Amino acid sequence: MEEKQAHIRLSRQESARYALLPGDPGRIDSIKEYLSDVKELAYNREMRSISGYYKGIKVLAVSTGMGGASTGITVEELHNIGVEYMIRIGSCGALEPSIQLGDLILVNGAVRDEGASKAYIEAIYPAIPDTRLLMATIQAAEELKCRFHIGRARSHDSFYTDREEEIDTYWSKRGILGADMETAALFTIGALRGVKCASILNTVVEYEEDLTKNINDYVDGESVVKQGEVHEIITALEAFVIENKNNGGRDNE
Ligand SMILES: O=P(O)(O)O[C@H]1O[C@H](CO)[C@@H](O)[C@H]1O
Ligand SMILES: O=c1cc[nH]c(=O)[nH]1
Repeated sequence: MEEKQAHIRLSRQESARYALLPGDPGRIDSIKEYLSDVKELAYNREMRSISGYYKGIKVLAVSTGMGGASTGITVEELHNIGVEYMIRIGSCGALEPSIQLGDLILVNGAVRDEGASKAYIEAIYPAIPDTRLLMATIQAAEELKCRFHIGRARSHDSFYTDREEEIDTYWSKRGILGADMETAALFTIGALRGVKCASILNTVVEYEEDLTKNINDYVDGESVVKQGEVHEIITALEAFVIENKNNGGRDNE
Protein backbone atom coordinates (compact mmCIF):
# COMPACT_ATOMS: atom_id res chain seq x y z
CA MET A 1 0.00 0.00 0.00
CA GLU A 2 1.42 3.36 -1.05
CA GLU A 3 1.96 5.94 1.68
CA LYS A 4 -0.76 8.50 2.29
CA GLN A 5 -0.10 12.17 1.52
CA ALA A 6 0.67 14.20 4.66
CA HIS A 7 -2.38 16.47 4.72
CA ILE A 8 -5.13 15.06 2.52
CA ARG A 9 -4.38 11.57 3.95
CA LEU A 10 -5.06 9.88 0.58
CA SER A 11 -2.93 7.57 -1.55
CA ARG A 12 -2.95 6.59 -5.24
CA GLN A 13 -5.20 3.60 -4.54
CA GLU A 14 -8.07 5.95 -3.63
CA SER A 15 -7.41 8.43 -6.43
CA ALA A 16 -9.33 9.46 -9.55
CA ARG A 17 -8.53 11.50 -12.65
CA TYR A 18 -11.11 14.17 -11.72
CA ALA A 19 -11.56 16.17 -8.50
CA LEU A 20 -14.00 18.81 -7.28
CA LEU A 21 -12.42 21.27 -4.84
CA PRO A 22 -14.85 23.10 -2.56
CA GLY A 23 -13.31 25.41 0.05
CA ASP A 24 -15.77 24.50 2.77
CA PRO A 25 -15.69 20.87 4.06
CA GLY A 26 -19.46 21.23 4.64
CA ARG A 27 -20.02 21.56 0.87
CA ILE A 28 -18.91 17.93 0.50
CA ASP A 29 -22.38 16.96 1.83
CA SER A 30 -24.04 18.86 -1.04
CA ILE A 31 -21.74 17.20 -3.60
CA LYS A 32 -22.60 13.76 -2.17
CA GLU A 33 -26.20 14.17 -3.36
CA TYR A 34 -25.07 13.98 -7.00
CA LEU A 35 -22.74 10.96 -6.78
CA SER A 36 -23.36 7.24 -6.51
CA ASP A 37 -21.31 4.68 -4.53
CA VAL A 38 -20.04 7.45 -2.27
CA LYS A 39 -17.19 6.62 0.10
CA GLU A 40 -15.99 8.92 2.88
CA LEU A 41 -12.21 8.76 2.53
CA ALA A 42 -10.52 11.09 5.04
CA TYR A 43 -11.03 14.18 7.17
CA ASN A 44 -7.82 15.81 8.36
CA ARG A 45 -7.72 19.49 9.36
CA GLU A 46 -9.81 21.36 6.70
CA MET A 47 -9.33 18.65 4.06
CA ARG A 48 -12.32 16.34 3.89
CA SER A 49 -12.54 13.88 1.00
CA ILE A 50 -15.02 11.53 -0.63
CA SER A 51 -15.03 9.45 -3.81
CA GLY A 52 -18.05 8.56 -5.91
CA TYR A 53 -19.31 8.16 -9.46
CA TYR A 54 -21.10 10.58 -11.78
CA LYS A 55 -22.49 9.10 -15.01
CA GLY A 56 -19.96 6.27 -14.72
CA ILE A 57 -16.93 8.49 -14.09
CA LYS A 58 -15.02 8.25 -10.82
CA VAL A 59 -14.53 11.60 -9.10
CA LEU A 60 -13.05 12.80 -5.84
CA ALA A 61 -14.30 15.78 -3.87
CA VAL A 62 -11.71 17.28 -1.52
CA SER A 63 -12.14 20.48 0.47
CA THR A 64 -9.22 22.91 0.39
CA GLY A 65 -10.09 25.05 3.41
CA MET A 66 -9.81 28.83 3.13
CA GLY A 67 -7.00 30.58 1.29
CA GLY A 68 -4.16 29.95 -1.10
CA ALA A 69 -1.80 28.25 1.36
CA SER A 70 -4.01 25.27 2.16
CA THR A 71 -5.26 25.19 -1.45
CA GLY A 72 -1.68 24.91 -2.67
CA ILE A 73 -1.02 21.98 -0.33
CA THR A 74 -4.21 20.24 -1.48
CA VAL A 75 -3.40 20.74 -5.18
CA GLU A 76 0.17 19.43 -4.73
CA GLU A 77 -0.92 16.34 -2.79
CA LEU A 78 -3.75 15.53 -5.21
CA HIS A 79 -1.31 15.89 -8.10
CA ASN A 80 1.07 13.51 -6.28
CA ILE A 81 -1.62 10.81 -6.21
CA GLY A 82 -2.48 11.23 -9.90
CA VAL A 83 -5.40 13.69 -10.12
CA GLU A 84 -5.27 15.41 -13.53
CA TYR A 85 -8.36 17.69 -13.55
CA MET A 86 -9.48 19.95 -10.71
CA ILE A 87 -12.49 22.27 -10.61
CA ARG A 88 -12.97 24.62 -7.70
CA ILE A 89 -16.58 24.76 -6.48
CA GLY A 90 -16.31 27.99 -4.53
CA SER A 91 -18.22 30.96 -3.24
CA CYS A 92 -17.46 34.62 -3.86
CA GLY A 93 -18.49 38.18 -3.23
CA ALA A 94 -19.56 40.03 -6.40
CA LEU A 95 -17.55 43.06 -7.47
CA GLU A 96 -19.78 43.80 -10.49
CA PRO A 97 -23.09 45.49 -9.55
CA SER A 98 -25.27 43.49 -11.99
CA ILE A 99 -24.26 40.10 -10.55
CA GLN A 100 -27.00 38.63 -8.36
CA LEU A 101 -26.99 36.15 -5.46
CA GLY A 102 -26.69 32.61 -6.80
CA ASP A 103 -25.18 33.71 -10.13
CA LEU A 104 -22.13 31.70 -11.15
CA ILE A 105 -18.83 33.16 -12.26
CA LEU A 106 -16.80 30.93 -14.60
CA VAL A 107 -13.35 32.36 -13.98
CA ASN A 108 -11.18 33.04 -17.04
CA GLY A 109 -8.34 34.66 -15.09
CA ALA A 110 -7.53 35.68 -11.53
CA VAL A 111 -5.72 38.63 -9.98
CA ARG A 112 -2.98 37.10 -7.83
CA ASP A 113 -3.51 39.29 -4.76
CA GLU A 114 -2.53 36.49 -2.36
CA GLY A 115 0.70 35.06 -1.04
CA ALA A 116 0.74 31.38 -1.97
CA SER A 117 1.09 31.73 -5.75
CA LYS A 118 3.86 34.31 -5.25
CA ALA A 119 5.80 31.81 -3.16
CA TYR A 120 6.03 29.74 -6.39
CA ILE A 121 6.59 32.26 -9.17
CA GLU A 122 6.75 36.01 -9.81
CA ALA A 123 3.54 38.02 -10.10
CA ILE A 124 3.83 38.51 -13.89
CA TYR A 125 3.01 34.79 -14.41
CA PRO A 126 -0.70 34.59 -15.36
CA ALA A 127 -3.32 32.80 -13.26
CA ILE A 128 -5.57 31.33 -15.95
CA PRO A 129 -7.64 28.13 -16.21
CA ASP A 130 -7.12 25.32 -18.68
CA THR A 131 -8.85 26.60 -21.83
CA ARG A 132 -10.63 23.36 -22.76
CA LEU A 133 -11.84 22.75 -19.20
CA LEU A 134 -13.15 26.33 -19.03
CA MET A 135 -14.94 25.74 -22.36
CA ALA A 136 -16.46 22.54 -20.94
CA THR A 137 -17.79 24.47 -17.91
CA ILE A 138 -19.29 27.10 -20.25
CA GLN A 139 -21.02 24.41 -22.33
CA ALA A 140 -22.30 22.69 -19.17
CA ALA A 141 -23.65 25.95 -17.67
CA GLU A 142 -25.36 26.83 -20.97
CA GLU A 143 -27.01 23.40 -21.09
CA LEU A 144 -28.13 23.73 -17.46
CA LYS A 145 -29.64 27.14 -18.32
CA CYS A 146 -28.48 28.71 -15.06
CA ARG A 147 -27.43 32.33 -14.64
CA PHE A 148 -23.68 32.66 -15.18
CA HIS A 149 -20.98 35.16 -16.13
CA ILE A 150 -17.56 34.53 -17.64
CA GLY A 151 -14.76 36.80 -16.41
CA ARG A 152 -11.97 37.64 -14.04
CA ALA A 153 -11.86 37.21 -10.27
CA ARG A 154 -9.57 38.60 -7.60
CA SER A 155 -8.10 36.18 -5.06
CA HIS A 156 -7.06 37.71 -1.76
CA ASP A 157 -5.82 36.88 1.75
CA SER A 158 -7.89 39.22 3.92
CA PHE A 159 -11.47 39.99 4.88
CA TYR A 160 -11.20 42.54 7.62
CA THR A 161 -8.43 45.04 6.91
CA ASP A 162 -9.30 48.73 7.18
CA ARG A 163 -9.09 49.05 3.38
CA GLU A 164 -11.59 46.42 2.15
CA GLU A 165 -14.09 48.91 0.67
CA GLU A 166 -11.40 50.84 -1.11
CA ILE A 167 -9.85 47.64 -2.50
CA ASP A 168 -13.22 46.34 -3.76
CA THR A 169 -13.97 49.67 -5.48
CA TYR A 170 -10.55 49.63 -7.14
CA TRP A 171 -10.99 46.16 -8.65
CA SER A 172 -14.68 46.63 -9.42
CA LYS A 173 -13.81 49.67 -11.56
CA ARG A 174 -11.29 47.54 -13.43
CA GLY A 175 -13.73 44.90 -14.60
CA ILE A 176 -13.17 42.22 -11.98
CA LEU A 177 -16.40 40.26 -11.44
CA GLY A 178 -15.90 38.70 -8.01
CA ALA A 179 -13.60 38.05 -5.06
CA ASP A 180 -12.52 34.75 -3.58
CA MET A 181 -9.44 33.42 -1.81
CA GLU A 182 -8.34 30.26 -3.69
CA THR A 183 -8.70 30.55 -7.47
CA ALA A 184 -5.37 32.29 -8.18
CA ALA A 185 -3.37 29.73 -6.19
CA LEU A 186 -5.24 26.85 -7.85
CA PHE A 187 -4.62 28.22 -11.37
CA THR A 188 -0.96 29.11 -10.76
CA ILE A 189 0.18 26.03 -8.85
CA GLY A 190 -2.01 23.72 -10.95
CA ALA A 191 -0.54 25.08 -14.20
CA LEU A 192 3.03 24.75 -12.90
CA ARG A 193 2.34 21.08 -12.11
CA GLY A 194 0.55 20.35 -15.41
CA VAL A 195 -2.88 19.94 -13.78
CA LYS A 196 -5.91 21.11 -15.80
CA CYS A 197 -7.88 23.51 -13.58
CA ALA A 198 -11.05 25.57 -13.67
CA SER A 199 -12.96 27.56 -11.07
CA ILE A 200 -16.69 28.12 -10.65
CA LEU A 201 -17.81 30.64 -8.05
CA ASN A 202 -21.30 30.95 -6.59
CA THR A 203 -22.20 34.51 -5.59
CA VAL A 204 -23.02 34.65 -1.87
CA VAL A 205 -22.66 38.42 -1.37
CA GLU A 206 -23.77 41.08 -3.84
CA TYR A 207 -21.58 44.10 -4.57
CA GLU A 208 -21.58 46.63 -1.73
CA GLU A 209 -23.77 44.37 0.39
CA ASP A 210 -22.80 43.93 4.03
CA LEU A 211 -20.76 40.73 4.34
CA THR A 212 -22.51 39.77 7.57
CA LYS A 213 -26.06 40.39 6.22
CA ASN A 214 -28.30 37.38 6.46
CA ILE A 215 -29.13 36.08 3.00
CA ASN A 216 -32.90 35.87 2.73
CA ASP A 217 -33.75 35.68 -0.96
CA TYR A 218 -35.74 32.59 -1.84
CA VAL A 219 -36.94 31.09 -5.13
CA ASP A 220 -39.57 28.35 -4.93
CA GLY A 221 -38.77 27.83 -1.25
CA GLU A 222 -35.08 27.35 -1.92
CA SER A 223 -32.42 29.94 -1.16
CA VAL A 224 -30.97 31.36 -4.39
CA VAL A 225 -27.53 30.90 -2.89
CA LYS A 226 -28.23 27.21 -2.25
CA GLN A 227 -29.52 26.95 -5.81
CA GLY A 228 -26.28 28.52 -7.05
CA GLU A 229 -24.35 25.86 -5.15
CA VAL A 230 -26.38 23.11 -6.85
CA HIS A 231 -25.73 24.78 -10.23
CA GLU A 232 -21.97 24.95 -9.71
CA ILE A 233 -21.78 21.30 -8.62
CA ILE A 234 -23.76 20.06 -11.65
CA THR A 235 -21.85 22.38 -14.01
CA ALA A 236 -18.51 20.99 -12.81
CA LEU A 237 -19.60 17.36 -12.93
CA GLU A 238 -21.02 17.80 -16.45
CA ALA A 239 -17.77 19.51 -17.49
CA PHE A 240 -15.91 16.35 -16.43
CA VAL A 241 -18.33 14.27 -18.54
CA ILE A 242 -17.66 16.54 -21.56
CA GLU A 243 -13.89 16.36 -21.00
CA ASN A 244 -14.01 12.58 -20.59
CA LYS A 245 -15.97 12.28 -23.85
CA ASN A 246 -13.41 14.51 -25.60
CA ASN A 247 -10.74 12.09 -24.36
CA GLY A 248 -12.53 9.10 -25.92
CA GLY A 249 -14.46 8.10 -22.79
CA ARG A 250 -11.36 6.65 -21.12
CA ASP A 251 -12.76 6.88 -17.58
CA ASN A 252 -16.16 5.28 -18.26
CA GLU A 253 -16.84 2.43 -15.87
O1 LIG B 1 -16.86 28.98 0.09
P1 LIG B 1 -15.41 28.82 -0.24
O2 LIG B 1 -15.18 27.86 -1.34
O3 LIG B 1 -14.58 28.47 0.97
O4 LIG B 1 -14.91 30.26 -0.79
C1 LIG B 1 -14.98 31.51 -0.17
O5 LIG B 1 -15.44 31.50 1.18
C2 LIG B 1 -14.37 31.69 2.11
C3 LIG B 1 -14.52 32.97 2.83
O6 LIG B 1 -15.72 33.09 3.47
C4 LIG B 1 -13.10 31.70 1.26
O7 LIG B 1 -12.57 30.40 1.21
C5 LIG B 1 -13.63 32.20 -0.06
O8 LIG B 1 -12.83 31.95 -1.18
O1 LIG C 1 -17.26 38.58 -0.17
C1 LIG C 1 -16.75 37.45 -0.24
C2 LIG C 1 -17.51 36.28 -0.09
C3 LIG C 1 -16.90 35.06 -0.21
N1 LIG C 1 -15.58 35.04 -0.46
C4 LIG C 1 -14.84 36.15 -0.60
O2 LIG C 1 -13.65 36.09 -0.84
N2 LIG C 1 -15.44 37.34 -0.48
